[in-house]
Amino acid sequence: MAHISFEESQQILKENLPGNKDSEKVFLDTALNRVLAEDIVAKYNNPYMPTASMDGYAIKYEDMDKEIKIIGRNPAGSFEFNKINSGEAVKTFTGSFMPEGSDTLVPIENVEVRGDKLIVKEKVERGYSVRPVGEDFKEGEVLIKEGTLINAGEIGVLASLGKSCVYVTQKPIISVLATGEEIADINDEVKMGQIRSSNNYTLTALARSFGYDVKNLGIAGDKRDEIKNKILNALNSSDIVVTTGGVSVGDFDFVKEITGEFDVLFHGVNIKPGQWIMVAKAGGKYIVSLPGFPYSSFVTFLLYVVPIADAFENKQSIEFLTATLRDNFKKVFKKTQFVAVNLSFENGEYVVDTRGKKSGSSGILTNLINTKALMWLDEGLYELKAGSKVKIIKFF
Ligand SMILES: Nc1nc2c(c(=O)[nH]1)N[C@H]1C(S)=C(S)[C@@H](COP(=O)(O)OP(=O)(O)OC[C@H]3O[C@@H](n4cnc5c(N)ncnc54)[C@H](O)[C@@H]3O)O[C@H]1N2
Ligand code: MOO
Repeated sequence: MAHISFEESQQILKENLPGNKDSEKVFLDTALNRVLAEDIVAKYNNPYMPTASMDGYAIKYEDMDKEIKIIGRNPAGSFEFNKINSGEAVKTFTGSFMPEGSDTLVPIENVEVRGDKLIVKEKVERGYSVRPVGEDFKEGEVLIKEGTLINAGEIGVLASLGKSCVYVTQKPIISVLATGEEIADINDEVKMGQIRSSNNYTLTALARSFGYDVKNLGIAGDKRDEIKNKILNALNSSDIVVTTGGVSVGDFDFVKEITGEFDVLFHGVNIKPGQWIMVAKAGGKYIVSLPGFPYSSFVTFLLYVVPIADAFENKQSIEFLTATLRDNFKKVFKKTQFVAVNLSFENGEYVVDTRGKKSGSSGILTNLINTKALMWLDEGLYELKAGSKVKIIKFF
């Protein structure tokens, strides 16, 4: 099968993305970073009474020049003196309701008090320091729209509405299975010819960093039946099964055969790294088989797994931005290339460079240390001058 272009692969993926999963009700303290699955409508005005925003005296504006009698005080939370007549004032504190009949709050710094007499020394305008009814929100207002990612501000608004539970979109479950006879798991003995597995740990962590539920299924050797059983089992309990290794042209690359039994969207994309990426649909679920190289599997997870997971949950986990290149850069691969870069924010713009990054094969995992972005370079062989604008994918 000839390799398709990166743009073509993204178009096919876009046309085959899943719809949002159903909603579920969660406690507010677990709703952070979840996607709201309902409109949040204000059931009352906030504040629901005119409220003082400073400590002072609630009066009628017309009485400002007159001698005013202090009839009592309302500490925040009490509303004993809930009404004033002409010529009267109630000592009112920040957060206390304004007594009926009052319209202006004169701060304590502006007055002199002699016994129960109030003299305004420095006038204020009508309505001063009074928060009107509905200043924050009005009854019936849609405060947070369905589809909003819940952050700290949204949590606060939901709490102020007394919502201890909210409906959010269910998260997809991702399973990660590393394959390869040469791969030893973290606590296994590494025999001659073997290497320690990193992919299942890297990708599990990457999925978790986006808030996804993820299962690290460990390692399956290069045995056809073992790989197939593990993939089939994983499909029962997850929405996306991610495998690494076994998708190129080797004698033991069984993953591509097994994934190939499903509805393959594409196998092979003209990208570096990751040219052997394979994406298949299995009913409403997905199998994404990534190349085994650590750097390749990381990049292709970002490019092909994250969009599927995001579509299930109705969110966008990675940002596509523009940055300025710090140094000259020579592109030596013709394919669309994704390069691990150092990212900084300087003088109001993102700046990227590859200083300290190693060049070589897709097996260089250490280039991902301290890396928060990939530089995305379109197909072709060309040189970019320092100061050029480049596309980046920011994932942390
Ligand atoms: N004759 C050809 N050989 C290869 C081609 C090609 O076009 N013709 N393409 C190369 C490219 S590019 C890639 S990418 C790899 C992809 O191969 P596989 O997906 O089948 O991956 P493996 O061969 O299983 O592994 C590749 C490499 O990665 C290491 N690996 C695998 N799993 C892990 C893991 N869990 N943790 C750490 N490292 C892992 C593995 O030992 C290999 O060194 O094919 C090229 N070959
Ligand atoms: O296409 Mo492979 O992932 O570069 O090294």
